[in-house]
Amino acid sequence: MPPLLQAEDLTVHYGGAPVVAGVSLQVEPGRCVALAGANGSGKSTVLRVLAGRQEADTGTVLLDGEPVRESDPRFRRDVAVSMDGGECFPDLTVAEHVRMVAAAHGLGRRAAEAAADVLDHLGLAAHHDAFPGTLSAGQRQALLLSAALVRPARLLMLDEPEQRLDARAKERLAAVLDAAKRAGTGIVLVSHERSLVEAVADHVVLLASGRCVAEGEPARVLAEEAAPWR
Ligand SMILES: Nc1ncnc2c1ncn2[C@@H]1O[C@H](COP(=O)(O)OP(=O)(O)OP(=O)(O)O)[C@@H](O)[C@H]1O
Repeated sequence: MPPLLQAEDLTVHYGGAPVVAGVSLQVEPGRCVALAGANGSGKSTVLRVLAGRQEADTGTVLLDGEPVRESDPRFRRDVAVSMDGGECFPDLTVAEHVRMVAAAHGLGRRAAEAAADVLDHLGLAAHHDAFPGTLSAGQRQALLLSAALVRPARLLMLDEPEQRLDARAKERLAAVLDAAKRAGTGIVLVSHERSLVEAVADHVVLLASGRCVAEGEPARVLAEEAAPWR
């Protein structure tokens, strides 16, 4: 069986020196791979390539052994992505927005319950009927995450999901991601939050200037010189 996600030897240039150079990783069901590294080390670029949103100059990305295309219905069914720039419908309530995403991904009659569940888990229990324009930045981030997490997915790709979340919301997020893993979902996590990486990641890929400088078990890799939290 091929891995759920396999990326080999990814390289990306924006003109001059590569911003991603020779990065490889693989994700198995129920496992979380975290991409760590300082600002500008290439984490988001790798994630965009993995998500099919950006072409690499060299290298391959395979989902179940087949090339990834974001427009491919199989990719949209199996992969939930949360990156910067997510939008909410301004005239739908928080619950309506998440319910609609759940329904669009085939949850049918279970959409309302699933939406309520994920919103409660991410700390939005008191905001089901609010409109996105009235939410704080952290609550809005929790809403965007809820929309990514409500739908069934075999693979989650999350770029700094902890952004703007307070300490309790970060703990709730770690619990939700842990539950997703236990249900068999693979996760690629880009994060600047050491506690989140330690709580959820099984394997860390540490980038510096676009290159993998260390990888493996989180405690060991996070002690490396290039680790942002060292
Ligand atoms: N569209 C672009 N055009 C030119 N250079 C870019 C572009 N996008 C990213 N870069 C450069 O690529 C490098 C890697 O950026 P990337 O956003 O992948 O880093 P990152 O590790 O996710 O950083 P951060 O932790 O700050 O989010 C940076 O030097 C950045 O300036």
